[in-house]
Amino acid sequence: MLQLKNPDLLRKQSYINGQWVDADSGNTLDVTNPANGETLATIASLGAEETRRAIEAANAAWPDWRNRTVKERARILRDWYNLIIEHVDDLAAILTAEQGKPLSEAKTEITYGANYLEWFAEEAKRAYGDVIAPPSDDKRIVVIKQSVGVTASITPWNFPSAMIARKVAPALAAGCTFIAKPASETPLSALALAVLAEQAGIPKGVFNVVVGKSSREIGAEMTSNPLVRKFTFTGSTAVGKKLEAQCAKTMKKTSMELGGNAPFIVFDDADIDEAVKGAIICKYRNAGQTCVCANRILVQEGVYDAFAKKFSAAVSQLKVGNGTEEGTEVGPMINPGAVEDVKALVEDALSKGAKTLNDGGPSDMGECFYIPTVLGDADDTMRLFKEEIFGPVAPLFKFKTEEEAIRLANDTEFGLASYFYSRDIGRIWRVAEGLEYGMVGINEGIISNEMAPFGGIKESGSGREGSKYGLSDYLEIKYLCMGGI
Ligand SMILES: NC(=O)C1=CN([C@@H]2O[C@H](COP(=O)(O)OP(=O)(O)OC[C@H]3O[C@@H](n4cnc5c(N)ncnc54)[C@H](OP(=O)(O)O)[C@@H]3O)[C@@H](O)[C@H]2O)C=CC1
Ligand SMILES: O=C(O)[C@H](O)CS(=O)(=O)O
Repeated sequence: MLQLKNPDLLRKQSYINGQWVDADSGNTLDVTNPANGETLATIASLGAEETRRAIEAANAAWPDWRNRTVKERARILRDWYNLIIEHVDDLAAILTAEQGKPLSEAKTEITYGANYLEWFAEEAKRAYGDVIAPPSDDKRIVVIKQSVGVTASITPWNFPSAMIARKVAPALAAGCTFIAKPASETPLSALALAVLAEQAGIPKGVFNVVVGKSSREIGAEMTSNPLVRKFTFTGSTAVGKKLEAQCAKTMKKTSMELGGNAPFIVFDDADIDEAVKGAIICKYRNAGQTCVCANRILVQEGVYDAFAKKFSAAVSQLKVGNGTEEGTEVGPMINPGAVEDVKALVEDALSKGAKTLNDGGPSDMGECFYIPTVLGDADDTMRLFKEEIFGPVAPLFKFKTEEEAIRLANDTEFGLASYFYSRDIGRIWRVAEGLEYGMVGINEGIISNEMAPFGGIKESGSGREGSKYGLSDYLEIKYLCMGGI
């Protein structure tokens, strides 16, 4: 069982209007540890009716929250940030238990998410308006910014804490109120955030967490209720499209952080050792279960053999195990189905001519474990060229020219993250400008931070999270025209 310094962080009820509540129906769901199948907790599983009440509570809390000074909202967000940092060990233990990632990665995620609270507590003070030169001398034109309003959010299991923090931070900073629906496989981290939100003094109704296995039912209420002015989603493109369409009926403001198919390009002028290090962390972080993981590793033919040899050797050194064990670098995948999906992608690639370059594959450590795998001789006829692997498998593709690398990289409906290694300044500018992606890592495999605009183009979604751009998703622009001057 989970050993916490502060057991109060482990909650089995949802949090609505400042109250910890069970499901009206009495329904529950089990939260299991992917490393060993152990049931961590049996918690309340809510539905549409409770979601409607959470939305109404958020709407009732909105006038007071939006009318607080931005300094007061910033202070409360800063207090929440401080409490999260103070409890990072317990929050990481909960996260690793329910999601599987190594404790070191869980601590990084908790801090990464909290950093958005710190960032937007400050950014909100810079939500500047405008005074515009009037078209005639009897008029004065002013632009002000105001909070969008009640915001509903649905987030995935792979970053069960940071994906909520990355959304609630700008929302509350801007004066919006918020309802979070975490993935039903990893709800405990969200509930722990609510415990600390309460302690930080976030008023009742401003931040709500609704947990339920009937995500379709909860999502239907969130996307159809006219009191919800903004809907923000992180998850698969397939689900994002459905939710976007559902939001259209009431013209909600939306932001969508969806799937990816990241190219990781190694040119012949790259520092190969640096490229190997970058590819390892970019591919195998969170056992490859991130939307910005390297999905296709494209290597120029002149350095292909050298890179393949060094990369495969490094992958074979990765320590796989329970995320709580010291030194574990790759934990279990989220569930047995995810392992089956990865196995199918590998089998398809092997059937079309790919070769395994190390002794990766399914593991006898448990039904959610998959040993990090490198596939050589991959090509664009294979499913994993077009599909998001979302697991610890790295296919290597060989290319000849810079133009071919850019063409292959852009041959996808996704456009979230991309990466390349080169030390030629002309090539760096040409390739960075030629890649059709929202984000480009250059000689770098980890690019996510609160100061940068995280987001994609094409079918990877819309909107940006973090940076100075992230606040605008939660603000409305209002134009005031004064006549008779
Ligand atoms: N762009 C980004 O920043 C990120 C993108 N992703 C993408 O998400 C995928 C993996 O995450 P995964 O959780 O499997 O993604 P899903 O899209 O399946 O689920 C994401 C969230 O949506 C909920 N959900 C699923 N179906 C519906 C529905 N019909 N109506 C309302 N809510 C629904 C899930 O709830 P429940 O699980 O309880 O059913 C979960 O909370 C990958 O494609 C990955 O690329 C993931 C993280 C970040
Ligand atoms: O959910 C994800 O994949 C995250 O967005 C990846 S990151 O922000 O932690 O890089």
